[in-house]
Amino acid sequence: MSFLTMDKVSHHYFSSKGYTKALDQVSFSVKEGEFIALLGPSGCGKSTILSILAGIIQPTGGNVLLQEKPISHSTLAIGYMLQQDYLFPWKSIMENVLLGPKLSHTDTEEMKAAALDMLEEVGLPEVADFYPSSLSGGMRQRAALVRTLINDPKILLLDEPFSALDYQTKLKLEDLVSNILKTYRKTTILVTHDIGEAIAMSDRILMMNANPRTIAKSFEVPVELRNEAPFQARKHPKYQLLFEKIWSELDKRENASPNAKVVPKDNGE
Ligand SMILES: Nc1ncnc2c1ncn2[C@@H]1O[C@H](COP(=O)(O)OP(=O)(O)OP(=O)(O)O)[C@@H](O)[C@H]1O
Repeated sequence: MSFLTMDKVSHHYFSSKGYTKALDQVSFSVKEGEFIALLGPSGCGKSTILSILAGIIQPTGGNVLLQEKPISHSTLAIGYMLQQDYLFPWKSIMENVLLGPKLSHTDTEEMKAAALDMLEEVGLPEVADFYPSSLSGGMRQRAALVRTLINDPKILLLDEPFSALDYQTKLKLEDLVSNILKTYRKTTILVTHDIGEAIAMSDRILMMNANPRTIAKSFEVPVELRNEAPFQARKHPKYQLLFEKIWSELDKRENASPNAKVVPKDNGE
């Protein structure tokens, strides 16, 4: 059974000048525990999909279903990680991590012990009392991951979470995050511009079109790659084959995708 479904989801952004068609009848399903990567030309609507799944914006058309029922953001825990870590600079790492539990009045001693364990798991055993400014970018992003996972989200949304990091840190974090997500079996949707990252981390890749702004193709990642950690997967011959296939599809779309236009109010559409 499908866990999460987008069924003909469309979205228009409205402004005083008119509207922008950001998504056009996007449909796809995700299985529980599956890791999906969303690739596509700039401006094709990837982040809009995550904002809809996170409940930040309501789609102007179509439905989002969780286990075949309309999704309820008031009862569903969704984790959202972005390029920036958004740690509060005036709070210690532990206070940042325990923010969610504090808001839900579950910041117990057990929760604190679980947070310490998780910090250790991501290689940050001694930073609980540090402030974010004393941590490197990669360490901060690992702390942000713990802050997200401590709330036990049913769905994890990752919007280019490694793109601001240097290449070596990014590769190390891909391995770490992939390992942790396999342990916790989180249903995950990753938005990325990095084809290699998409192949090395996910089970399936959805490629979007910019015109119309919808899902154009789906690529299964071979099981041999999925069984490896991302760094090792990148060395597999099947990685290169899939990379080239996706590259040529993406290249066609990049070349054929003008930016979304604002449709003036009196257009009559
Ligand atoms: N708040 C907004 N108001 C008006 N238009 C918007 C808004 N947010 C996004 N758009 C437009 O909607 C379209 C889809 O944007 P979105 O950010 O979802 O694309 P994306 O694929 O994530 O882009 P990128 O890869 O460059 O991050 C774009 O044309 C963008 O300009």
